[in-house]
Amino acid sequence: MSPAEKPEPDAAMIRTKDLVKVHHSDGTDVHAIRGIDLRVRPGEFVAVMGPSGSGKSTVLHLLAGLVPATSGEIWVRGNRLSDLSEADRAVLRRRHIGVVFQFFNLISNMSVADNVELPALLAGANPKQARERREYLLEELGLSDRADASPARLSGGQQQRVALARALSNEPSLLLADEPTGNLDSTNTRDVVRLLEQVHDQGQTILLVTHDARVASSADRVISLFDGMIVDDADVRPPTDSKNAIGSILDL
Ligand SMILES: Nc1ncnc2c1ncn2[C@@H]1O[C@H](COP(=O)(O)OP(=O)(O)OP(=O)(O)O)[C@@H](O)[C@H]1O
Repeated sequence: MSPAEKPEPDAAMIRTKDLVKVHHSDGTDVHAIRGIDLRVRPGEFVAVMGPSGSGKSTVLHLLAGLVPATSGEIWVRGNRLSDLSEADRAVLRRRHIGVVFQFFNLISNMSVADNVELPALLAGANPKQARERREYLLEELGLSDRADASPARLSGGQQQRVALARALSNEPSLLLADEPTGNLDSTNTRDVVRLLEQVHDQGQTILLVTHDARVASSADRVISLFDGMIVDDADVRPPTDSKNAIGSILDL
């Protein structure tokens, strides 16, 4: 059994200890993350907010194991990322984590449908399961009629929703999403929030970066970053049901 599959049912989904990230750029050190201690329970929906440059995207990249920490530790599903080889971190992502980046990184010579099915197939789903999952996700995001299109033919907002569908394709226990509604109008934002609430109801853990207070209001908890540090960590009252949270968006 690879370390990425080590079962630790009681572990936090995410834990960090004194996490520090210094970017080196043009001979200058940028202290992007300056000592973050974080614990996210399985099934929590956490929104990360903060001004531009406060370190939100850097945290997401660190948690996904895509960049190494300068110091401190990160555990995801009980696996200490610094103990895993690059290949094992890739296995962890492929099986258990969905990631949505600010730049969507869709594969341009594959159709929307194939882009969305690929992670499910790589995670071991059979073609029928992958197709059904893709059909469900594209339907929920209002993109069923674009399944055969090339990603290059889609608008930025459509590409963003395809990237979310792809991230959810392998039914990850952890979704890490960077501004998943950044390019969307209020109707499409509502569709995305509704889908996030569905996956949250199914028990998936979500950590998303957002500038949008309406999106954050769907979360269980809002963490505010400033200058690479957590300056606020607040439980928000969970919505009594999904309709109320969606309603608060529709009312705007
Ligand atoms: N690869 C990099 N090389 C050098 N500096 C970087 C790199 N990535 C981020 N930074 C710097 O680290 C700091 C935090 O950046 P980060 O992108 O994490 O912030 P953010 O809160 O996500 O910002 P935004 O809301 O604008 O996306 C910023 O000062 C940024 O310029």
